[in-house]
Amino acid sequence: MGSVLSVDDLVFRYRKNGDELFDGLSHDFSPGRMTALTGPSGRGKSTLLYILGLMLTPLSGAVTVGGKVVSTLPDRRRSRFRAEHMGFVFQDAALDPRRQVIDSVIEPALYAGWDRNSAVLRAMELMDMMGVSIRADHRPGEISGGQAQRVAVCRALMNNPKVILADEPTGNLDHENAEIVLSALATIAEDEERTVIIATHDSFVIESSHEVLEL
Ligand SMILES: Nc1ncnc2c1ncn2[C@@H]1O[C@H](COP(=O)(O)OP(=O)(O)OP(=O)(O)O)[C@@H](O)[C@H]1O
Repeated sequence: MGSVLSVDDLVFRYRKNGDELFDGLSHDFSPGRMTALTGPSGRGKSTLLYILGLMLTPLSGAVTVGGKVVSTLPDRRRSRFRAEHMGFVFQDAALDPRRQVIDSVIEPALYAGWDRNSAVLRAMELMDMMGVSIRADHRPGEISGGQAQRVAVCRALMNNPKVILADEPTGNLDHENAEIVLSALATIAEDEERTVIIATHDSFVIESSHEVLEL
């Protein structure tokens, strides 16, 4: 991958006779840029993230990568594509409460076949960058919400995804933690040519992004 992620003439609805969303939206999301998805509640910001993340299939139109349609790939290939190329951050860090946070961070790499030592090295590098490495052996109940969200970002970045999709990642964060999370995402977009897409109502995210798509 390494190419532009696009939606082309997109229409979606959750159920037959339900309201249609997006009205034929077309948009290109380029590597190297962080894009804020904004707009009134219910317009479909989260839904668009799930469509881009190949977890929901458009009613019509397509998701393409480098001009190739990926939204109609068979289930298994879609799942593999997602695991190899995409990272997700949600509003709630949703870390496993029973395990040390480092174990949650390395999990996606272990699934992808890394050995544990390489995965731990990579995880510690990311956790250093996010200022949470000294919390690596704590459990989620022993760290703050802001630290948990920073850990969740590390987990999303573990497999070097080309595309990072974040749903209100700063929704539960104070300004200081929001700044840490956003500046890490913006730096990854710029320095590593990743595509970062954030669904948000937060004006700070909107100001920090390279581009804003209003739904
Ligand atoms: N699983 C679902 N089944 C049916 N309808 C849904 C489902 N999820 C969302 N919707 C509806 O689809 C529309 C878009 O929802 P979505 O959550 O994508 O909007 P949003 O712009 O992210 O909203 P918010 O800013 O409130 O998070 C809304 O009308 C919502 O009620």
